[in-house]
Amino acid sequence: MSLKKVLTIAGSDSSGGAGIQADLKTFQELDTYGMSAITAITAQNTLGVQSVLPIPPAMLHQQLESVLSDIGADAIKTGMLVSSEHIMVIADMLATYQIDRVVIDPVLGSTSGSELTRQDAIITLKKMLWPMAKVVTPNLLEAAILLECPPIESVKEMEEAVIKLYDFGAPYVLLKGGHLPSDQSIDLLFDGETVHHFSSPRIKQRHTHGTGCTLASAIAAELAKGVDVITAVQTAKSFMNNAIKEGIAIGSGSGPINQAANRHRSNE
Ligand SMILES: Nc1ncnc2c1ncn2[C@@H]1O[C@H](COP(=O)(O)OP(=O)(O)OP(=O)(O)O)[C@@H](O)[C@H]1O
Ligand SMILES: Cc1ncc(COP(=O)(O)O)c(N)n1
Repeated sequence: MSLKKVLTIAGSDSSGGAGIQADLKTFQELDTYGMSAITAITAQNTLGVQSVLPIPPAMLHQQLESVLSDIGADAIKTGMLVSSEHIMVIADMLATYQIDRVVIDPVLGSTSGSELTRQDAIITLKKMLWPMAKVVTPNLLEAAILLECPPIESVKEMEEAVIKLYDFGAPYVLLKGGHLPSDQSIDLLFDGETVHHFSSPRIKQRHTHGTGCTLASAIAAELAKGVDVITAVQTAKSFMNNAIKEGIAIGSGSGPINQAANRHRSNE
C-alpha cells in the first residue's frame, strides 16, 4: 500500500505537546506521511500559553498552495484557526483542491483557558468550514459555545447536543466527553441516524496535554488510509488511550501524552 499523505492546518506549540507537533507525531506513528500549514506560532509550556503570533493569512494560503499543488493530501486535519480570514483561506483551498476527508477539531481555546480562535471567527467556522468537513470533533466546552447553550453536564445532554451540532452540516459529529466528571470517558458520534457511544475507563493521568489534537489527527490518518469513519474513531480512541497511559511528566504543569506508546506496545 502506498504511503498516505495527511496535512495538518494548525498552530505550533513550542512545548511539543499539542498543535502541529502532536499532529505530526500522530501521523508518523500511524504510518502516514505528515505535512503542515501553520496558522499561528504559540509560545507555550506545560503551565499555559504565554504568547500567540498569528501567521498572515496570505502566508497560510501560500503554504497550502505549495503543498497541495505539488504533493496533495489524502486527508486534512484542522486545529487552531485564529481568525475569520484564516478560515476563509482554508475553505477556499479545500474547495479548489476538492479534499473531502477533512477532520475539523474546532479548537477555540487551550485547556489552560487561552483564546486560540477569535470569538468573531466562530460564525465563519460554522458557516464556511463546518459543511466542508467529514468529521468535526468539539469538546464539551466548544459544543456549548457553538450551540450557544448552557454547559453540557450529562450523557443525556451530550446526546441532545450532538444531534443539534449535526445541523451545522458535517456528516459526522464526534462530541468528546473527556471533561465530563465520570469514571468512563465517553465520546458520542452522530451520523444523522444513530448516536454511537465510544466509552473507555477514565485513565488517572495528570499529563493529558494534546489529547484533542491527537484524537483528531489519528482519525484523519485513518481516513487517509480509506478506513470508514466509525472504524477510524475506534482506532483513534485506542491509539489515544495508550498515549494517555504513558503521559510524560515534564515541566511543572500538565505534560503531554506520548504518541510513541503505541509503538512500545506493538514491540512488546
Ligand atoms: N483521563 C482520560 N482517560 C481516558 N480518555 C480520556 C481522558 N481524558 C480525555 N480522554 C479522551 O481524550 C479525547 C479528547 O477528549 P477531550 O474531551 O479531553 O478533548 P479536548 O478538550 O479537545 O482535549 P484537550 O484536553 O487536549 O484540550 C476523548 O476521546 C476523550 O474521551
Ligand atoms: C497550538 C495549539 N493548538 C491546540 C491546543 C489545544 O490543546 P490543549 O487543549 O491540550 O491545550 C493548544 N494548546 N495549542
